[in-house]
Amino acid sequence: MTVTPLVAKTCTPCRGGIPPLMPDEAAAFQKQVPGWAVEDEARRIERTYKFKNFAEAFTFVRKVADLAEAEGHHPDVCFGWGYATVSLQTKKIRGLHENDFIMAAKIDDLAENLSIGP
Ligand SMILES: C[C@H](O)[C@H](O)[C@H]1CNC2=NC(N)=NC(=O)C2=N1
Repeated sequence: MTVTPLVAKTCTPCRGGIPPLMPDEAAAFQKQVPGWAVEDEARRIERTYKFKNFAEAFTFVRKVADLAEAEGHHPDVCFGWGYATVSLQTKKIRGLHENDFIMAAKIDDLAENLSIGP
């Protein structure tokens, strides 16, 4: 069986009325994005990225925003001088969905391929 890496997938439209991932399912997805931490009893994932200064953090945040618009799945982002903290949850189900892990993988890819960093 071939497994498609998360980074190669596309977010599916978010809908309510489905159960969020169970903690063990979230833990299995998390292994594919080891830089991310599962928080709030598996209702959210979070990662902090470091940058050289405020401008580079903001450049990253803008690229994350473009990616979110393209995928139709939107993280909460908090940023300041030298850092950006990205938090993902599927709001409609107040918990985690595969979409959150797809976005996490794509954001990691974006961060790795930026010619900026700490
Ligand atoms: C119509 C559209 O798919 C929804 O409103 C999307 C937009 N982006 C979203 N992003 C996140 N993180 N959770 C959602 O439930 C969500 N819903």
